[in-house]
Amino acid sequence: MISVAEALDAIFALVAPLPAEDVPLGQAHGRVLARDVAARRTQPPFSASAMDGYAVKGPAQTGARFTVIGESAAGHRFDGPVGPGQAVRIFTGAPLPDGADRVIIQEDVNRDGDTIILGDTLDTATHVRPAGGDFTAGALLTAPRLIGPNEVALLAAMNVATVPVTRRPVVAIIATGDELVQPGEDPGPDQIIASNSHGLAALLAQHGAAPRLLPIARDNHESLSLVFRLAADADLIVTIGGASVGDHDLVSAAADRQGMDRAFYKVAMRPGKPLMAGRIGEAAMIGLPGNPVSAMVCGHVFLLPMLRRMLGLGDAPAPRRTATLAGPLAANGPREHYMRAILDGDQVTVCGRQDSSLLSVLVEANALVVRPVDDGPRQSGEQVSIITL
Ligand SMILES: Nc1nc2c(c(=O)[nH]1)N[C@H]1C(S)=C(S)[C@@H](COP(=O)(O)OP(=O)(O)OC[C@H]3O[C@@H](n4cnc5c(N)ncnc54)[C@H](O)[C@@H]3O)O[C@H]1N2
Ligand code: MOO
Repeated sequence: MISVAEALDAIFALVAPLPAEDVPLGQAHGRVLARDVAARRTQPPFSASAMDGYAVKGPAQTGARFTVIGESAAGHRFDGPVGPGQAVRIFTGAPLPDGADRVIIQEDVNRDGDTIILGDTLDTATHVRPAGGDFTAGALLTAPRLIGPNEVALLAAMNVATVPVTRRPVVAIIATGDELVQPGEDPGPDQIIASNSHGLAALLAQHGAAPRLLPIARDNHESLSLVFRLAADADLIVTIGGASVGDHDLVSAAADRQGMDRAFYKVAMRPGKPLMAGRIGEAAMIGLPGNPVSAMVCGHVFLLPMLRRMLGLGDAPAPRRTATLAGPLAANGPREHYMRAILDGDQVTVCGRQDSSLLSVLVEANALVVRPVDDGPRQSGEQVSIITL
Protein backbone atom coordinates (compact mmCIF):
# COMPACT_ATOMS: atom_id res chain seq x y z
CA MET A 1 0.00 0.00 0.00
CA ILE A 2 1.27 3.47 -0.85
CA SER A 3 0.91 6.55 1.36
CA VAL A 4 -1.67 9.27 0.79
CA ALA A 5 1.09 11.67 -0.30
CA GLU A 6 2.43 9.15 -2.84
CA ALA A 7 -1.09 8.49 -4.11
CA LEU A 8 -1.71 12.21 -4.56
CA ASP A 9 1.53 12.63 -6.52
CA ALA A 10 0.54 9.73 -8.76
CA ILE A 11 -2.90 11.26 -9.22
CA PHE A 12 -1.45 14.64 -10.20
CA ALA A 13 0.63 12.85 -12.84
CA LEU A 14 -2.57 11.50 -14.40
CA VAL A 15 -4.01 14.89 -15.38
CA ALA A 16 -2.84 18.18 -16.86
CA PRO A 17 -4.33 21.68 -16.88
CA LEU A 18 -7.12 21.89 -19.46
CA PRO A 19 -7.22 24.43 -22.32
CA ALA A 20 -8.95 27.80 -22.10
CA GLU A 21 -12.26 28.88 -23.60
CA ASP A 22 -13.91 32.31 -23.80
CA VAL A 23 -17.14 32.95 -21.88
CA PRO A 24 -19.30 36.05 -21.50
CA LEU A 25 -18.61 37.94 -18.27
CA GLY A 26 -22.03 36.86 -16.94
CA GLN A 27 -20.87 33.24 -16.98
CA ALA A 28 -17.39 33.82 -15.56
CA HIS A 29 -18.30 33.59 -11.88
CA GLY A 30 -16.91 30.40 -10.32
CA ARG A 31 -14.60 29.75 -13.27
CA VAL A 32 -10.81 29.97 -13.28
CA LEU A 33 -9.16 32.83 -15.13
CA ALA A 34 -6.89 31.11 -17.64
CA ARG A 35 -4.76 34.03 -18.88
CA ASP A 36 -3.79 37.45 -17.58
CA VAL A 37 -6.41 39.98 -18.69
CA ALA A 38 -5.53 43.64 -19.37
CA ALA A 39 -7.79 46.55 -18.44
CA ARG A 40 -9.23 48.06 -21.61
CA ARG A 41 -9.55 51.48 -19.99
CA THR A 42 -8.38 53.63 -17.08
CA GLN A 43 -10.55 53.93 -13.97
CA PRO A 44 -11.58 56.51 -13.12
CA PRO A 45 -10.99 57.84 -16.63
CA PHE A 46 -10.95 61.43 -15.28
CA SER A 47 -10.27 63.07 -11.92
CA ALA A 48 -13.54 62.70 -10.07
CA SER A 49 -15.18 64.07 -6.97
CA ALA A 50 -15.47 61.69 -4.03
CA MET A 51 -18.18 63.82 -2.35
CA ASP A 52 -21.19 66.04 -2.95
CA GLY A 53 -20.13 69.67 -2.58
CA TYR A 54 -18.30 72.41 -4.47
CA ALA A 55 -15.17 72.16 -6.62
CA VAL A 56 -12.92 75.16 -6.04
CA LYS A 57 -9.49 76.37 -7.03
CA GLY A 58 -6.82 77.63 -4.70
CA PRO A 59 -6.67 78.33 -0.98
CA ALA A 60 -9.94 77.60 0.74
CA GLN A 61 -10.10 79.06 4.22
CA THR A 62 -12.87 79.64 6.66
CA GLY A 63 -14.97 82.58 5.52
CA ALA A 64 -13.68 82.51 1.92
CA ARG A 65 -16.32 83.35 -0.73
CA PHE A 66 -16.69 81.75 -4.13
CA THR A 67 -19.10 82.40 -6.99
CA VAL A 68 -20.91 79.27 -8.23
CA ILE A 69 -20.55 79.23 -12.03
CA GLY A 70 -22.11 75.89 -12.93
CA GLU A 71 -22.65 72.24 -12.10
CA SER A 72 -20.82 68.92 -12.68
CA ALA A 73 -22.83 65.74 -12.15
CA ALA A 74 -21.91 62.11 -12.73
CA GLY A 75 -22.25 61.58 -16.46
CA HIS A 76 -22.46 65.35 -17.17
CA ARG A 77 -19.25 67.30 -16.77
CA PHE A 78 -18.96 71.08 -16.41
CA ASP A 79 -17.35 72.39 -19.57
CA GLY A 80 -14.82 75.05 -18.87
CA PRO A 81 -12.23 76.08 -16.36
CA VAL A 82 -12.66 77.13 -12.76
CA GLY A 83 -10.65 80.21 -11.81
CA PRO A 84 -9.70 81.71 -8.44
CA GLY A 85 -12.77 82.73 -6.48
CA GLN A 86 -14.99 80.43 -8.54
CA ALA A 87 -16.77 77.23 -7.56
CA VAL A 88 -18.70 74.52 -9.44
CA ARG A 89 -21.49 72.62 -7.72
CA ILE A 90 -20.34 69.01 -7.93
CA PHE A 91 -21.65 65.56 -7.07
CA THR A 92 -19.98 62.27 -6.17
CA GLY A 93 -18.46 60.62 -9.23
CA ALA A 94 -18.64 63.74 -11.39
CA PRO A 95 -15.58 64.88 -13.37
CA LEU A 96 -13.58 67.52 -11.55
CA PRO A 97 -13.64 70.71 -13.69
CA ASP A 98 -10.37 71.94 -15.18
CA GLY A 99 -8.55 74.20 -12.78
CA ALA A 100 -10.29 72.92 -9.66
CA ASP A 101 -8.07 71.14 -7.15
CA ARG A 102 -10.33 70.48 -4.22
CA VAL A 103 -13.92 69.68 -3.31
CA ILE A 104 -15.46 71.33 -0.25
CA ILE A 105 -18.22 69.08 1.08
CA GLN A 106 -21.58 70.78 1.19
CA GLU A 107 -21.86 70.34 4.95
CA ASP A 108 -18.93 72.82 5.29
CA VAL A 109 -20.53 75.50 3.13
CA ASN A 110 -23.20 78.16 3.54
CA ARG A 111 -24.87 79.04 0.27
CA ASP A 112 -26.43 82.37 -0.51
CA GLY A 113 -27.76 82.51 -4.07
CA ASP A 114 -24.78 82.06 -6.38
CA THR A 115 -22.30 82.62 -3.57
CA ILE A 116 -20.87 80.08 -1.15
CA ILE A 117 -19.12 81.02 2.08
CA LEU A 118 -16.86 78.42 3.66
CA GLY A 119 -17.77 77.45 7.25
CA ASP A 120 -15.73 77.25 10.46
CA THR A 121 -14.92 73.56 10.41
CA LEU A 122 -13.29 72.80 7.07
CA ASP A 123 -11.70 69.42 6.65
CA THR A 124 -8.37 69.24 4.87
CA ALA A 125 -9.04 66.38 2.44
CA THR A 126 -9.23 67.25 -1.25
CA HIS A 127 -12.03 64.70 -1.89
CA VAL A 128 -10.61 64.17 -5.37
CA ARG A 129 -10.12 60.73 -6.89
CA PRO A 130 -7.29 61.06 -9.38
CA ALA A 131 -7.64 59.63 -12.89
CA GLY A 132 -6.33 56.04 -12.87
CA GLY A 133 -6.46 55.89 -9.09
CA ASP A 134 -8.04 52.43 -9.26
CA PHE A 135 -6.25 51.07 -12.35
CA THR A 136 -4.85 52.28 -15.65
CA ALA A 137 -5.44 50.88 -19.14
CA GLY A 138 -3.26 47.79 -19.60
CA ALA A 139 -3.19 46.91 -15.88
CA LEU A 140 -3.41 43.14 -15.46
CA LEU A 141 -5.72 40.87 -13.55
CA THR A 142 -3.32 37.97 -13.30
CA ALA A 143 -4.10 34.29 -13.88
CA PRO A 144 -4.67 31.71 -12.65
CA ARG A 145 -7.26 32.66 -10.10
CA LEU A 146 -10.79 31.71 -9.16
CA ILE A 147 -13.23 34.34 -10.41
CA GLY A 148 -15.42 35.39 -7.48
CA PRO A 149 -17.88 38.27 -7.28
CA ASN A 150 -15.08 40.80 -6.63
CA GLU A 151 -13.18 39.68 -9.74
CA VAL A 152 -16.40 39.90 -11.77
CA ALA A 153 -16.80 43.51 -10.64
CA LEU A 154 -13.19 44.36 -11.52
CA LEU A 155 -13.40 42.68 -14.94
CA ALA A 156 -16.58 44.63 -15.65
CA ALA A 157 -14.91 47.91 -14.64
CA MET A 158 -12.00 47.01 -16.94
CA ASN A 159 -14.57 46.66 -19.76
CA VAL A 160 -13.68 43.01 -20.25
CA ALA A 161 -16.92 41.49 -21.53
CA THR A 162 -15.44 38.17 -22.65
CA VAL A 163 -13.28 36.25 -20.21
CA PRO A 164 -10.75 33.48 -20.94
CA VAL A 165 -11.40 30.66 -18.47
CA THR A 166 -10.15 27.11 -18.12
CA ARG A 167 -12.55 24.63 -19.65
CA ARG A 168 -14.58 22.84 -17.00
CA PRO A 169 -13.31 19.30 -16.43
CA VAL A 170 -15.99 16.81 -17.44
CA VAL A 171 -16.20 14.19 -14.71
CA ALA A 172 -18.20 11.04 -15.39
CA ILE A 173 -19.48 9.49 -12.16
CA ILE A 174 -20.33 5.80 -12.19
CA ALA A 175 -22.02 4.26 -9.17
CA THR A 176 -21.74 0.47 -9.23
CA GLY A 177 -23.70 -2.24 -7.47
CA ASP A 178 -26.77 -4.45 -7.82
CA GLU A 179 -28.05 -3.06 -4.53
CA LEU A 180 -28.39 0.53 -5.75
CA VAL A 181 -31.34 2.49 -7.07
CA GLN A 182 -31.55 6.21 -7.74
CA PRO A 183 -33.19 8.61 -5.27
CA GLY A 184 -36.94 8.67 -5.89
CA GLU A 185 -37.05 5.13 -7.22
CA ASP A 186 -38.65 2.21 -5.39
CA PRO A 187 -35.92 0.08 -3.80
CA GLY A 188 -36.42 -3.68 -3.53
CA PRO A 189 -36.09 -5.31 -0.10
CA ASP A 190 -32.31 -5.74 -0.44
CA GLN A 191 -31.64 -2.44 -2.10
CA ILE A 192 -30.48 0.99 -0.92
CA ILE A 193 -30.36 4.40 -2.52
CA ALA A 194 -27.24 5.57 -4.35
CA SER A 195 -26.03 8.52 -2.32
CA ASN A 196 -22.35 9.29 -2.60
CA SER A 197 -22.54 9.58 -6.40
CA HIS A 198 -24.91 12.51 -5.87
CA GLY A 199 -22.77 13.95 -3.09
CA LEU A 200 -19.67 13.76 -5.26
CA ALA A 201 -21.48 15.36 -8.19
CA ALA A 202 -22.39 18.25 -5.90
CA LEU A 203 -18.87 18.53 -4.50
CA LEU A 204 -17.35 18.54 -7.98
CA ALA A 205 -19.85 21.02 -9.37
CA GLN A 206 -19.24 23.32 -6.40
CA HIS A 207 -15.54 23.36 -7.27
CA GLY A 208 -15.79 24.04 -10.97
CA ALA A 209 -16.24 20.66 -12.67
CA ALA A 210 -19.01 19.58 -15.03
CA PRO A 211 -20.13 16.32 -13.39
CA ARG A 212 -22.10 13.76 -15.42
CA LEU A 213 -23.97 11.17 -13.42
CA LEU A 214 -24.08 8.02 -15.54
CA PRO A 215 -26.57 5.17 -15.09
CA ILE A 216 -25.76 2.81 -12.23
CA ALA A 217 -23.54 -0.04 -13.41
CA ARG A 218 -24.60 -3.46 -12.20
CA ASP A 219 -22.20 -6.05 -10.77
CA ASN A 220 -21.47 -7.77 -14.07
CA HIS A 221 -18.93 -7.14 -16.80
CA GLU A 222 -21.49 -6.36 -19.52
CA SER A 223 -23.08 -3.58 -17.52
CA LEU A 224 -19.79 -2.18 -16.33
CA SER A 225 -18.35 -2.18 -19.86
CA LEU A 226 -21.43 -0.47 -21.22
CA VAL A 227 -21.29 2.33 -18.65
CA PHE A 228 -17.53 2.71 -19.00
CA ARG A 229 -18.06 3.25 -22.73
CA LEU A 230 -20.60 6.00 -21.97
CA ALA A 231 -17.84 7.73 -20.01
CA ALA A 232 -15.21 7.54 -22.72
CA ASP A 233 -15.22 11.26 -23.62
CA ALA A 234 -14.86 12.49 -20.02
CA ASP A 235 -11.67 14.08 -18.70
CA LEU A 236 -12.01 12.02 -15.54
CA ILE A 237 -13.97 8.84 -14.86
CA VAL A 238 -14.88 8.26 -11.21
CA THR A 239 -16.24 4.87 -10.26
CA ILE A 240 -17.76 4.23 -6.85
CA GLY A 241 -17.81 0.84 -5.15
CA GLY A 242 -16.80 -2.59 -6.32
CA ALA A 243 -13.23 -1.71 -5.49
CA SER A 244 -12.52 -4.15 -2.68
CA VAL A 245 -11.76 -7.85 -2.64
CA GLY A 246 -15.25 -9.38 -2.62
CA ASP A 247 -16.50 -11.76 -5.32
CA HIS A 248 -18.72 -9.01 -6.74
CA ASP A 249 -16.08 -6.28 -6.69
CA LEU A 250 -15.51 -6.15 -10.44
CA VAL A 251 -14.46 -2.56 -11.10
CA SER A 252 -10.76 -3.27 -11.26
CA ALA A 253 -11.23 -6.12 -13.74
CA ALA A 254 -13.71 -4.05 -15.76
CA ALA A 255 -11.26 -1.14 -15.89
CA ASP A 256 -8.55 -3.54 -17.05
CA ARG A 257 -10.83 -4.68 -19.86
CA GLN A 258 -11.14 -1.04 -20.93
CA GLY A 259 -7.35 -0.97 -21.15
CA MET A 260 -6.65 0.83 -17.90
CA ASP A 261 -3.04 1.79 -17.34
CA ARG A 262 -3.01 1.44 -13.55
CA ALA A 263 -1.02 3.87 -11.42
CA PHE A 264 -1.81 2.27 -8.06
CA TYR A 265 -4.33 0.23 -6.09
CA LYS A 266 -4.78 0.61 -2.32
CA VAL A 267 -3.71 3.52 -0.16
CA ALA A 268 -2.76 3.49 3.51
CA MET A 269 -5.67 5.62 4.59
CA ARG A 270 -8.88 5.23 6.51
CA PRO A 271 -11.44 5.50 5.14
CA GLY A 272 -10.48 5.03 1.50
CA LYS A 273 -8.12 2.06 1.45
CA PRO A 274 -9.30 0.31 -1.74
CA LEU A 275 -8.66 3.36 -3.92
CA MET A 276 -7.36 2.82 -7.45
CA ALA A 277 -6.20 5.23 -10.13
CA GLY A 278 -4.91 5.15 -13.66
CA ARG A 279 -5.72 6.17 -17.20
CA ILE A 280 -8.21 4.75 -19.67
CA GLY A 281 -7.46 6.14 -23.11
CA GLU A 282 -7.63 9.94 -22.95
CA ALA A 283 -9.33 9.96 -19.54
CA ALA A 284 -7.95 9.71 -16.04
CA MET A 285 -9.73 7.13 -13.90
CA ILE A 286 -10.21 7.03 -10.14
CA GLY A 287 -11.95 4.09 -8.50
CA LEU A 288 -13.36 5.08 -5.13
CA PRO A 289 -14.52 2.73 -2.39
CA GLY A 290 -18.27 2.38 -2.12
CA ASN A 291 -18.82 3.23 1.51
CA PRO A 292 -20.55 6.60 1.37
CA VAL A 293 -18.21 8.42 3.74
CA SER A 294 -15.12 6.80 2.20
CA ALA A 295 -16.13 8.10 -1.20
CA MET A 296 -16.81 11.62 0.10
CA VAL A 297 -13.56 11.76 2.08
CA CYS A 298 -11.65 10.63 -1.02
CA GLY A 299 -13.49 13.37 -2.87
CA HIS A 300 -12.00 15.97 -0.54
CA VAL A 301 -8.55 14.39 -0.28
CA PHE A 302 -8.01 13.36 -3.92
CA LEU A 303 -10.70 14.58 -6.33
CA LEU A 304 -10.64 18.25 -5.37
CA PRO A 305 -6.84 18.60 -5.60
CA MET A 306 -7.01 16.75 -8.92
CA LEU A 307 -9.72 19.10 -10.12
CA ARG A 308 -7.70 22.15 -9.09
CA ARG A 309 -4.77 20.85 -11.12
CA MET A 310 -7.00 20.39 -14.18
CA LEU A 311 -8.34 23.90 -13.69
CA GLY A 312 -4.81 25.29 -13.68
CA LEU A 313 -4.82 26.19 -9.98
CA GLY A 314 -1.62 24.28 -9.20
CA ASP A 315 -0.77 21.07 -7.40
CA ALA A 316 -1.51 21.15 -3.70
CA PRO A 317 -3.14 18.78 -1.25
CA ALA A 318 -6.36 19.72 0.53
CA PRO A 319 -5.53 22.75 2.69
CA ARG A 320 -4.81 21.91 6.31
CA ARG A 321 -4.64 23.92 9.51
CA THR A 322 -4.23 23.05 13.14
CA ALA A 323 -6.85 22.97 15.89
CA THR A 324 -6.91 22.08 19.56
CA LEU A 325 -8.27 18.67 20.54
CA ALA A 326 -11.27 18.91 22.83
CA GLY A 327 -10.88 15.33 24.07
CA PRO A 328 -8.32 12.50 24.12
CA LEU A 329 -7.74 10.16 21.17
CA ALA A 330 -6.45 6.59 21.15
CA ALA A 331 -3.33 5.73 19.16
CA ASN A 332 -3.74 5.46 15.39
CA GLY A 333 -2.87 2.37 13.35
CA PRO A 334 -0.94 1.87 10.11
CA ARG A 335 -3.31 3.94 7.92
CA GLU A 336 -3.58 7.75 7.87
CA HIS A 337 -6.96 8.31 9.51
CA TYR A 338 -9.36 11.05 8.39
CA MET A 339 -11.69 11.30 11.39
CA ARG A 340 -14.99 13.10 11.11
CA ALA A 341 -15.00 15.92 13.65
CA ILE A 342 -16.77 19.07 14.74
CA LEU A 343 -14.72 22.26 14.76
CA ASP A 344 -15.97 25.04 17.03
CA GLY A 345 -13.67 28.05 17.07
CA ASP A 346 -10.23 26.52 17.63
CA GLN A 347 -11.57 23.43 19.46
CA VAL A 348 -12.12 20.22 17.53
CA THR A 349 -14.21 17.32 18.83
CA VAL A 350 -13.84 13.98 17.05
CA CYS A 351 -17.22 12.34 16.40
CA GLY A 352 -17.90 9.23 18.47
CA ARG A 353 -18.90 7.02 15.55
CA GLN A 354 -16.36 6.73 12.74
CA ASP A 355 -17.81 3.93 10.63
CA SER A 356 -17.41 4.86 6.97
CA SER A 357 -21.07 4.20 6.18
CA LEU A 358 -22.49 6.98 8.37
CA LEU A 359 -23.61 9.93 6.27
CA SER A 360 -25.57 11.40 9.19
CA VAL A 361 -22.27 11.75 11.07
CA LEU A 362 -20.61 13.31 8.02
CA VAL A 363 -23.35 15.91 7.87
CA GLU A 364 -22.85 16.77 11.56
CA ALA A 365 -19.11 17.06 10.99
CA ASN A 366 -17.47 20.15 9.53
CA ALA A 367 -13.86 18.97 9.63
CA LEU A 368 -11.62 15.93 9.27
CA VAL A 369 -8.93 15.40 11.90
CA VAL A 370 -5.94 13.89 10.09
CA ARG A 371 -4.07 11.31 12.16
CA PRO A 372 -0.65 10.38 10.80
CA VAL A 373 0.27 6.72 10.40
CA ASP A 374 1.06 5.19 13.82
CA ASP A 375 0.33 8.47 15.60
CA GLY A 376 0.49 7.89 19.36
CA PRO A 377 -2.36 8.59 21.77
CA ARG A 378 -3.34 12.28 21.97
CA GLN A 379 -4.50 14.23 24.98
CA SER A 380 -7.13 16.92 25.18
CA GLY A 381 -5.48 20.30 24.46
CA GLU A 382 -2.96 18.95 21.95
CA GLN A 383 -2.70 20.43 18.46
CA VAL A 384 -3.89 18.28 15.56
CA SER A 385 -3.99 18.74 11.81
CA ILE A 386 -7.45 19.25 10.27
CA ILE A 387 -9.10 19.70 6.90
CA THR A 388 -12.26 21.79 7.02
CA LEU A 389 -15.23 20.50 5.06
N1 LIG B 1 -12.34 -8.71 3.33
C1 LIG B 1 -12.28 -7.39 3.17
N2 LIG B 1 -13.40 -6.72 3.05
C2 LIG B 1 -13.41 -5.40 2.88
C3 LIG B 1 -12.18 -4.70 2.87
C4 LIG B 1 -10.98 -5.45 2.99
O1 LIG B 1 -9.88 -4.90 2.96
N3 LIG B 1 -11.09 -6.80 3.11
N4 LIG B 1 -12.18 -3.35 2.78
C5 LIG B 1 -13.33 -2.70 3.32
C6 LIG B 1 -13.27 -1.29 3.06
S1 LIG B 1 -12.15 -0.40 3.93
C7 LIG B 1 -14.12 -0.67 2.21
S2 LIG B 1 -14.05 1.03 2.04
C8 LIG B 1 -15.11 -1.39 1.46
C9 LIG B 1 -15.08 -0.86 0.04
O2 LIG B 1 -15.60 -1.76 -0.77
P1 LIG B 1 -16.02 -1.50 -2.26
O3 LIG B 1 -15.34 -0.31 -2.81
O4 LIG B 1 -15.86 -2.76 -2.98
O5 LIG B 1 -17.52 -1.05 -2.12
P2 LIG B 1 -18.84 -1.92 -2.17
O6 LIG B 1 -18.58 -3.25 -1.56
O7 LIG B 1 -19.35 -1.87 -3.54
O8 LIG B 1 -19.73 -1.05 -1.22
C10 LIG B 1 -19.42 -0.81 0.11
C11 LIG B 1 -20.66 -0.28 0.78
O9 LIG B 1 -21.01 0.95 0.23
C12 LIG B 1 -22.32 0.90 -0.34
N5 LIG B 1 -22.32 1.69 -1.59
C13 LIG B 1 -21.63 1.41 -2.70
N6 LIG B 1 -21.86 2.35 -3.62
C14 LIG B 1 -22.72 3.22 -3.09
C15 LIG B 1 -23.35 4.39 -3.55
N7 LIG B 1 -23.10 4.89 -4.78
N8 LIG B 1 -24.17 5.04 -2.71
C16 LIG B 1 -24.42 4.56 -1.47
N9 LIG B 1 -23.85 3.46 -0.98
C17 LIG B 1 -23.03 2.79 -1.77
C18 LIG B 1 -22.57 -0.55 -0.59
O10 LIG B 1 -23.92 -0.85 -0.62
C19 LIG B 1 -21.87 -1.18 0.60
O11 LIG B 1 -22.67 -1.12 1.73
O12 LIG B 1 -14.88 -2.75 1.48
C20 LIG B 1 -14.65 -3.28 2.80
N10 LIG B 1 -14.59 -4.70 2.76
O1 MOO C 1 -11.27 2.32 3.63
MO1 MOO C 1 -12.85 1.82 3.99
O2 MOO C 1 -12.97 3.31 3.10
O3 MOO C 1 -12.16 2.21 5.67
O4 MOO C 1 -14.31 2.16 4.88
